[in-house]
Amino acid sequence: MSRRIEVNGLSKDFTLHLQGGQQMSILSGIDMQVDAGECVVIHAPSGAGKSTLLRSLYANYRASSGQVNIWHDGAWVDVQSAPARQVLTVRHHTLGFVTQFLRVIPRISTLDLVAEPLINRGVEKQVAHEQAEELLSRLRIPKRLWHIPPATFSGGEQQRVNIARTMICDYPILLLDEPTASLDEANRGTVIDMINAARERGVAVVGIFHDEAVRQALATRIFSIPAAQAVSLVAA
Ligand SMILES: Nc1ncnc2c1ncn2[C@@H]1O[C@H](COP(=O)(O)OP(=O)(O)OP(=O)(O)O)[C@@H](O)[C@H]1O
Repeated sequence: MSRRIEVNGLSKDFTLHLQGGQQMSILSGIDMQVDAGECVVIHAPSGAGKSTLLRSLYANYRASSGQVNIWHDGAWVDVQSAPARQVLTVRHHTLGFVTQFLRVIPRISTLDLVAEPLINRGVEKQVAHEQAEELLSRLRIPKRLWHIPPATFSGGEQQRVNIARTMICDYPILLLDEPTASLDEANRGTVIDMINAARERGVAVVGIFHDEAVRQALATRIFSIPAAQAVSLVAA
């Protein structure tokens, strides 16, 4: 199998500025490898650092030490030390990230928002819109909502728009932070099918899923944040 993610010795401390600069150690010395066609589920108690780890894979968080190597365009890129421009290129082509919350852009319709990542890749507007419509239908977003911005949508509707916006690009790596948290059973089933289909095509998936049934349906492997990682305060 081809390796897609290689994490070496990743540590993350947060500085608590309101506590006199005290340091809180969340992750320490994490090693993790993910291959194409795997769905690795990060599983640990609440507050143990699951989202912190996922955000570090996307370089949203700057690690205190360690590497996050992403297989991008035929070579390894350590997104923790790469220049910001290169990180953006890696995200644009290689890393899809679904968070629980949609970043709404004022006045942009749902259809345009979902089609946008494809259009940015040079796909013709009409083709991108057709694919966006297909995904929105599959995710049961009613047609009457397609031409208005999703700012006023329900939590579950926004979450599905967010999923469509990521799934429209065939990213080789998907990072998923609770993508099914606000969904009803039918939509949860659709999203599970989409993620499994992506994995079977060879996408490397890393996700956080609190729901045991969702974990069972998706995980090819569980990654536990080691017990020794229990959150600890370190002297400033
Ligand atoms: N930007 C930040 N600044 C300071 N502390 C942070 C920051 N982000 C996360 N933390 C702290 O790091 C710890 C781990 O948070 P994280 O969100 O990664 O946990 P989690 O395992 O995903 O939790 P949950 O399952 O409840 O979502 C928490 O104690 C949190 O308060």
